[in-house]
Amino acid sequence: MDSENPVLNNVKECFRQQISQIELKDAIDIVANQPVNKYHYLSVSIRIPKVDVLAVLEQHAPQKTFRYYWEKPSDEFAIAAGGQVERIQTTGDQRFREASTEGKKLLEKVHHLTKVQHHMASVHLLGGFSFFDHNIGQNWRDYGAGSFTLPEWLIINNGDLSLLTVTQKVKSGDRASDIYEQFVETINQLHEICSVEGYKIQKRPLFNSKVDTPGANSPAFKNWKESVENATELIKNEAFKKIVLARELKVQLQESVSDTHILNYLRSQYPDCYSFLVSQNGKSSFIGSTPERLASFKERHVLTEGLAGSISRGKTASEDAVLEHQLLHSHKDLSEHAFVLDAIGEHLEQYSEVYEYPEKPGIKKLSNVQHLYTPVHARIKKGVSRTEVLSRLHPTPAVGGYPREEAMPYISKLEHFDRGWYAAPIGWINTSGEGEFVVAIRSGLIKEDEVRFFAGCGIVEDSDPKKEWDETNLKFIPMLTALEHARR
Ligand SMILES: C=C(O[C@@H]1C=C(C(=O)O)C=C[C@H]1O)C(=O)O
Repeated sequence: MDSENPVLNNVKECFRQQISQIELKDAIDIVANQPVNKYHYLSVSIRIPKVDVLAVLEQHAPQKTFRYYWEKPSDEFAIAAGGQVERIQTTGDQRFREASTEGKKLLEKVHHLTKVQHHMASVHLLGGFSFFDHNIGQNWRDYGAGSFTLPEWLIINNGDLSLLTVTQKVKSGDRASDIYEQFVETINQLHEICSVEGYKIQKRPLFNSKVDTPGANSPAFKNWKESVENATELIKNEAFKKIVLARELKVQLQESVSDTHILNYLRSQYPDCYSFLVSQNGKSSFIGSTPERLASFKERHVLTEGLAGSISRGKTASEDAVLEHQLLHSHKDLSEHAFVLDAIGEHLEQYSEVYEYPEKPGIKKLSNVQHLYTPVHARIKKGVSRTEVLSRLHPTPAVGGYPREEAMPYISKLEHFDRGWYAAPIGWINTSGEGEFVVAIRSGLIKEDEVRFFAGCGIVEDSDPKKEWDETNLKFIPMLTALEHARR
């Protein structure tokens, strides 16, 4: 059998065909007999038959461990992963740099074995950062301020290709036969959760569950109005030019809800968005479906974007076109958007050999809302790391403020909740020099029978508290509808 073009029947066979017992044992020997500080982990990538990674994650039994999901249906790209082999955690104002250093050190200790010649057949670290440099609030304690996990297993769908990577820790002195058996056991478990014939179908709870967004007579609106008025006052007094203020909407449930059920709805309704899940240890899951890319990396090419300025979608084609026209000519929205592009330029251009973006913003349409949108392409200079780019870009004034240093301290003063990982960079990097990070908006934190959703909007000098309130309510809709759908 040609191992580069195997017949893909099932995971067990794929493993047998692509990695021989001798090769695996040799690789184990290499890792187990390395001097201290050399390899500590053995990772194997194989091609497998096409699977739905969200279904695999749903079938993944040990829920009390790391779980990760990432999918952008319009790109035909998806990742699911589970189990924790190793985790890097950083905090403080050097957290990006430390994550980079620690991440590199960790990846250098992985010995990778594969016959698949594809850039995604590589070792991946999955995780992200919190919005602020420190993240110690009770709800977000498990997430930390910077956290990247080397998972036990990871499945990637890239177009028609499905790849499985399994990684294991190897200590010097470990017996090759024991390590080998562990690999076989993991492959057997993955074989089970990738075999549709044996799938257990968990019903969605029957529950009348409509949750309305709070109206303008709620106590929450009073607080919001005060915060927005304080912010516009500060802007008039030239403390800063723009600030993004957000709200938390807490929903108490009568029963627990499945994160994968919510995500199944989100990915089908928002195929141009990135649907994601990060669960550090099964106690809670951070999920969402975000339209906003912070940065995607391919060698030295970086794609980022300005996404700020919002209006609702029309119910008819004509109404939609009129709203689009209004947004494209709204002085307030264009200025909110310009702050984002200015800031991206200030932080990225000096590190780039090529830096380009269209002169005027276009429109990104989602099913409930449309935004001003400008894609930015840069080729970064040699030696500038991916995490350095992220640390410069985050937070853009689409979720932070402008100028950043002036506006940032006011966010926690004016908001009434803990942002945690909301509006923060989450994503993945791999050993092929690729990676992608999104801004974790249109998101929520699920904890047993309690859900917190987050939504924010840019405040400039002439912002009206009621209009901004309505805009945040509009941004809650995707998550609220998905929750409703998951419990019907
Ligand atoms: C902050 C959010 O969205 C951001 C703010 C926008 C705006 O103010 O117009 C638009 C898109 C996002 O960059 C959110 O959805 O929570």
